[in-house]
Amino acid sequence: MNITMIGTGYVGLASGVCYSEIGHKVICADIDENKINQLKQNRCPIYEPGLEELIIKNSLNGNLYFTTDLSHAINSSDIIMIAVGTPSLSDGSVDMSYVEDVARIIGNSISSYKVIVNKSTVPVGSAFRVRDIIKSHTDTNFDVASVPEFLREGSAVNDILNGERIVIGVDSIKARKQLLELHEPFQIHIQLTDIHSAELIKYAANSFLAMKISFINEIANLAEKVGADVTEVAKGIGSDSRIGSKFLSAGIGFGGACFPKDTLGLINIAQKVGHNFSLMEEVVEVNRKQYQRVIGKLLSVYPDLRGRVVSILGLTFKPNTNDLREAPSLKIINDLLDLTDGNIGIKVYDPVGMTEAKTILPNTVTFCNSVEEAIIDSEAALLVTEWKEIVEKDWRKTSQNMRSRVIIDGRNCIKPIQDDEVIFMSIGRNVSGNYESSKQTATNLT
Ligand SMILES: NC(=O)c1ccc[n+]([C@@H]2O[C@H](COP(=O)([O-])OP(=O)(O)OC[C@H]3O[C@@H](n4cnc5c(N)ncnc54)[C@H](O)[C@@H]3O)[C@@H](O)[C@H]2O)c1
Ligand SMILES: O=c1ccn([C@@H]2O[C@H](COP(=O)(O)OP(=O)(O)O[C@H]3O[C@H](CO)[C@@H](O)[C@H](O)[C@H]3O)[C@@H](O)[C@H]2O)c(=O)[nH]1
Repeated sequence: MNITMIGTGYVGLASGVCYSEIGHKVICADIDENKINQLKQNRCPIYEPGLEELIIKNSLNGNLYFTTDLSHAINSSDIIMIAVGTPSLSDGSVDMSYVEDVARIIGNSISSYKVIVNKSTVPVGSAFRVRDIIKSHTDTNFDVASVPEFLREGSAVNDILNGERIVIGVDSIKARKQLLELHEPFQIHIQLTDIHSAELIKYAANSFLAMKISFINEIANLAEKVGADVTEVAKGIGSDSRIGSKFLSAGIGFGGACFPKDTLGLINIAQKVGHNFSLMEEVVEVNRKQYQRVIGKLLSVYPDLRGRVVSILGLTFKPNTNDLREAPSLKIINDLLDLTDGNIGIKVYDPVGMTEAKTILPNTVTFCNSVEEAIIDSEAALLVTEWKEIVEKDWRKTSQNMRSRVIIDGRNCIKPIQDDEVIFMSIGRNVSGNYESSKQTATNLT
């Protein structure tokens, strides 16, 4: 079948490429010329394992094209997918302006029947909003549908090709037939549903996972006070299949392009219909504070951080991506600068996110080329993103090059170091040097 994907970001590109991989002819269209030019040269503009190989393969076999000519792209396919951004506005509501722009372009361009699919994460009712906009610009017949995307950054290709379900929200027989034919080659369970339910499934899925993370983070915070180990608790509850072991890693909270905005989005969707979703408000509030745990631990060692040198290891919101949207690292760095009026040395390193980080972080931060370069002369190392390269270091040995061997593991990603010469802290693990007991050790260093 022929598909046009409008928006060639993390979702549009990965899903467009995967549709081509299962044999469809895909045109990926974007207004960003730079991105399209890179793609035309078979270069992947984002860091996403396995994606560039599939771009090369499917461009060469003629299944995948890239263009900035939206109108031509729209008229070349039977199915048009919208995969543009839907960021949060300052009140937590969803910025629908990019989706609405695309709907207007579609309305002004189509000259034959099309199925218009929202792949972007959009509030309930958005497919009908898109339908109304298109209708106001054309007499051509079309249908709208919702096929939300569940990929995770860093494992997008595998998530799409081997996903656990495909949700198709559709209300016309003609569109349903086409969308079933389109997705059948994936050989993944398809849930056919109505459009409103499909739209809500996406927010409910992300919000439920975010709720699991905030829950385990609160258990971690409690574990520190009662002397328990959150990783043991997570194991104990996670082996109950009704709870499940995934998304129970305590740490500094969730970031990224989705959970922060989609949890706010769900609260906003509820507010608009007069429903008070206080459970989700608490999930967001727990997450808002969670990154501050590492700063609290650092302050327990150095009550005055002015003049200190701290290294931040890992900047992206999770490993295996170059994405820094809503990354906890950025909040930690901002808070450290605020707390000290900028009078602190911050050395940063990330295996993949440095180029992006340089465009965001102030130039008073020292950008390093390796973990070793970042920690040399540091008085504390904060492990913020659990990149393999960071996790696999022998930290007892590596920390010997630090000025003071203070390691705060914000992701519980390394084995606790039990060594009199190292202050090691993590999140909710009952190891010597945790938040409470470190207060005693702290006096030796100040
Ligand atoms: N990033 C993820 O992991 C993920 C996963 C599932 C769902 N989603 C949802 O998918 C949507 C897209 O997210 P993303 O992370 O891919 O965003 P993104 O910012 O990476 O990409 C959006 C792309 O749309 C393009 N664009 C904007 N206006 C356009 C227009 N008028 N015409 C053509 N292209 C236009 C931009 O240039 C950009 O390349 C969002 O609703 C998001 O919530 C994201
Ligand atoms: O046990 C866990 C699991 C995750 N995280 C954090 O949660 C955030 C999100 O992680 P993850 O879900 O792996 O990444 P995303 O790429 O943001 O994917 C989520 O958001 C996408 C966009 O909507 C959805 O498509 C995916 O299904 C959903 O998992 C990251 O900051 C992680 O560090 C934790 O703190 N603890």
